[in-house]
Amino acid sequence: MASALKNLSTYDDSNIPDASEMTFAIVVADWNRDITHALYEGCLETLQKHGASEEKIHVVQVPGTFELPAAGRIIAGRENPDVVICIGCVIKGETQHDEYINNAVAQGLVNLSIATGRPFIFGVLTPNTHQQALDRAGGKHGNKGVEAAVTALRMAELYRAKATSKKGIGFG
Ligand SMILES: Nc1c(NC[C@H](O)[C@H](O)[C@H](O)CO)[nH]c(=O)[nH]c1=O
Ligand SMILES: CC(=O)[C@@H](O)COP(=O)(O)O
Repeated sequence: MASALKNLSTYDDSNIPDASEMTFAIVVADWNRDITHALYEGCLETLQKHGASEEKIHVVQVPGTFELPAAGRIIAGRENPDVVICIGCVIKGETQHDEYINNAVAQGLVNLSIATGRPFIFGVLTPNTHQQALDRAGGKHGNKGVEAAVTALRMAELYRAKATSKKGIGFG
């Protein structure tokens, strides 16, 4: 559903778990810093709203969105978080460079999630224009960083349950 039809910041908080025991890693791209910083703020505020403690949120910055998967893998090995949130914004230019970045990062994060069993969250905007990015970084369509945090909270709960349950999550 397009962001224009479903605000990125609205969610049913009745099924959001308590985050007080969870550990998070957040990787933030420097490119389009005005956008990625707004996404990061929305993400951080949402995690803390649901109980996440500051000392259990590990944050690193990388040059661009293309670096998110590699940095996510590094910080996952270093801090052993329950979930890794990757934040970036790739604005379309004159060439197809944005498509190569976006496709590589999306596939890279999926591959990491499946290969490691640890959730890597795709908190990346892929707009055609800067205005579309602003609209999704706290503007009229909400904040993608809030959506990424809500996704992270629910996936961290699943990850922690898998880590503690004897039978796994039921998919073998
Ligand atoms: N044009 C954007 C980039 N480009 C840089 C790449 O992400 C990468 O850092 C470079 O290719 C070196 O590996 N990055 C963004 O995050 N957003 C853009 O709009
Ligand atoms: C998505 C990008 O890397 C962007 O800066 C590339 O712009 P262009 O396609 O005009 O070279």
